[in-house]
Amino acid sequence: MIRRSDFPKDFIFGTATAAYQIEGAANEDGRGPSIWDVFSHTPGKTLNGDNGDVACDHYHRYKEDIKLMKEIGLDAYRFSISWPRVMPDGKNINQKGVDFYNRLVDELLENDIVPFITLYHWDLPYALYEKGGWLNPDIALYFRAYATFMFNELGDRVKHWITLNEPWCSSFLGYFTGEHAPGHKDLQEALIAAHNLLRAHGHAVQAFREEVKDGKVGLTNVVMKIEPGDSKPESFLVASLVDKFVNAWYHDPVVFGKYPEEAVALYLEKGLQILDSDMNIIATPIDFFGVNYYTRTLVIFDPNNPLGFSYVQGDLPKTEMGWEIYPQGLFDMLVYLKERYRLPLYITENGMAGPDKLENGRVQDTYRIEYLEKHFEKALEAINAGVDLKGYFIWSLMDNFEWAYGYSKRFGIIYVDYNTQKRILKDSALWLKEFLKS
Ligand SMILES: OC[C@@H]1[C@@H](O)[C@H](O)[C@@H](O)c2[nH]c(CCc3ccccc3)c[n+]21
Repeated sequence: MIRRSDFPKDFIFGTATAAYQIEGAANEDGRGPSIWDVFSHTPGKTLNGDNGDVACDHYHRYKEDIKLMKEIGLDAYRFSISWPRVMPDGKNINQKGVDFYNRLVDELLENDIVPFITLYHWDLPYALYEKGGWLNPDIALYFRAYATFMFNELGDRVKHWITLNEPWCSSFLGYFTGEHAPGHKDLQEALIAAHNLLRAHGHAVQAFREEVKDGKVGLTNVVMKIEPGDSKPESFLVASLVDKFVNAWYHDPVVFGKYPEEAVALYLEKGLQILDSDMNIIATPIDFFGVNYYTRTLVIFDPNNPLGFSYVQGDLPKTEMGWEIYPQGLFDMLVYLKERYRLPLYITENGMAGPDKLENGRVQDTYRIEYLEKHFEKALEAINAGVDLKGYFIWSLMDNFEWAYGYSKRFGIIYVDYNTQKRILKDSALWLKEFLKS
């Protein structure tokens, strides 16, 4: 049985959330609309028309939530700042919004919990979207100004920062499949957005080096273990190609200053030019990569699909998201990232959506305890294999707004009764509390 003491002394365990998924208070104290406010209020975009207007009401209940983190014994907490809460139009300051994050950080520090801040977790100010959003090259400068302001405001107390959460999701889901805000379905736009997201990241890192001398800054990507879904040689080729488009695309430029050649070919085919000056900014050195790992993805060669491949379902046990439970993929990807990029790593998200039922005041999510144990074991295996893994943030602290799935998917180790906003520690939280003492 794995114990906390098996991990390095300074290894940190935490939980992760994101502003639009938990805060609520969407129209309070001067907060402006984000693309997710507009998207979730657009009929048909989210399950049951669910939106983040109230969510977990964390904006008002943050002290209680921090007390629960303390009770569980967490070392750290990863959260995101709502850009439109601090800059309603993407540019001008809303002091009440800024004050909330000052209070939040101070409360965390008073409870000996280390804050990790994600600057952008998908909630772009709608006013900037109206100026082109991630399709407008100027977005990188707006983001730089926002980042600079937040570094100045909180950088005296917050020393661990993440520029973007999963640029792959923002570009591919937001601009190609349209499943996420702003719901566009255009490959060329997705390519432009991807590039501007990485440019924005690079500008923020440059600003960070000027504003927070003693801090660490990184980029969080979704990391998927891509495997062939059948034994055809073509499927192995396709798996390697998809791996480049999902994983290498958002890691290579940041470390090597160049895209995988398959991606460059696609940019050129779409008549998009990549400037060397852009790549130099994108490759501004970072201190770590954040790894969001959940599952593997199986692909097979499919000549009928314009992209040449299609996804197939694996036969391993799955979570409520339909994602296979595959802890080995975590080990494989941590070793892959270490060998290719030689940077320290944090697992900034790992967790599962479960069929959580509140019965007699209890949620017996034994499946989530097993999930976490197996993934903790693989993280420890990676450390013992030489990976410089520095921490592990469970997704998520509490049940919250799961984007297009609304409130139907529960990822929390704390159950949220949305009718009463009552928080109930699930068995997994009670298990984690004991684990953290072991
Ligand atoms: O879905 C659970 C969480 C979200 O609630 C977080 O906001 C987001 O950072 C996040 N990313 C992923 C993995 C990315 C992914 C997206 C689509 C399909 C498969 C994996 C899972 N999650």
